[in-house]
Amino acid sequence: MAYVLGLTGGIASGKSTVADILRSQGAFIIDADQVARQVVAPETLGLQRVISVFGRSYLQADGSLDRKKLGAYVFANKKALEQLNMLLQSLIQAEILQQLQAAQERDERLIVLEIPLLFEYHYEKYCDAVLVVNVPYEVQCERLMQRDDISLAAAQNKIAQQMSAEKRVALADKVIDNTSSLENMKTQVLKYLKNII
Ligand SMILES: CC(C)(COP(=O)(O)OP(=O)(O)OC[C@H]1O[C@@H](n2cnc3c(N)ncnc32)[C@H](O)[C@@H]1O)[C@@H](O)C(=O)NCCC(=O)NCCS
Ligand SMILES: Nc1ncnc2c1ncn2[C@@H]1O[C@H](COP(=O)(O)OP(=O)(O)OP(=O)(O)O)[C@@H](O)[C@H]1O
Repeated sequence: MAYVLGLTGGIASGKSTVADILRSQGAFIIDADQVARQVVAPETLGLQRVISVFGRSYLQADGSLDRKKLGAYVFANKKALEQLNMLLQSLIQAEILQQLQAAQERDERLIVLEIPLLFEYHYEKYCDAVLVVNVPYEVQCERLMQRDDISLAAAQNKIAQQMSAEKRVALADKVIDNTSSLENMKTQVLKYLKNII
């Protein structure tokens, strides 16, 4: 039977980087950010829903969603983000659960659910354990500003839209501290993996 490992953490904490390590060890990754893109691809119900609420100005010339523009709006506007969540979370969840079932039927040994909002939407109930990637607030701001080329204020806004790190860490089965080098983080991940499979 597959082991289902939840993987979460604040924005730019290093979830995808940890997922890459797990993938290199044979894990099958279900990536919620990727699913969130899939459900608003051109000609989907998700895109129709988003445009009917937020308007056609969030479409690019080729008919795809202008994610940068929508992100700038919703991450600075709590009500709008809640509205977007209401439109998309059920579609995202249905696709994640379908991918999970398919992976279980394929008899994957280790399935990773990489989900930023894992605890907010209670995906822990599908997991045997949940790994939380954590970094101090200053490091998180710094990495987010660098990766997305955004201002400190924009980075702080995005972080403020998510569950606090303290709360997330309290809910974790295991915390990976990603403050220092990638090498150090990898050592923690591999050690943990040895214990679970
Ligand atoms: C607002 C959108 C269009 C911005 O797109 P963009 O390509 O710039 O960012 P991307 O999707 O890659 O997300 C980057 C990170 O932002 C954070 N984030 C994304 N959505 C949310 C959200 N609803 N609440 C809190 N944080 C979020 C996550 O840490 C995520 O890893 C997009 O994030 C979106 O559609 N979000 C709603 C869907 C969702 O909840 N996605 C998260 C997967 S559960
Ligand atoms: N130990 C580390 N040292 C330095 N940089 C790191 C380290 N781990 C990750 N990074 C960098 O930090 C940034 C954020 O990492 P990553 O994209 O994996 O985070 P994430 O949690 O998946 O983000 P998101 O929530 O937006 O999906 C990336 O630019 C990544 O290369």
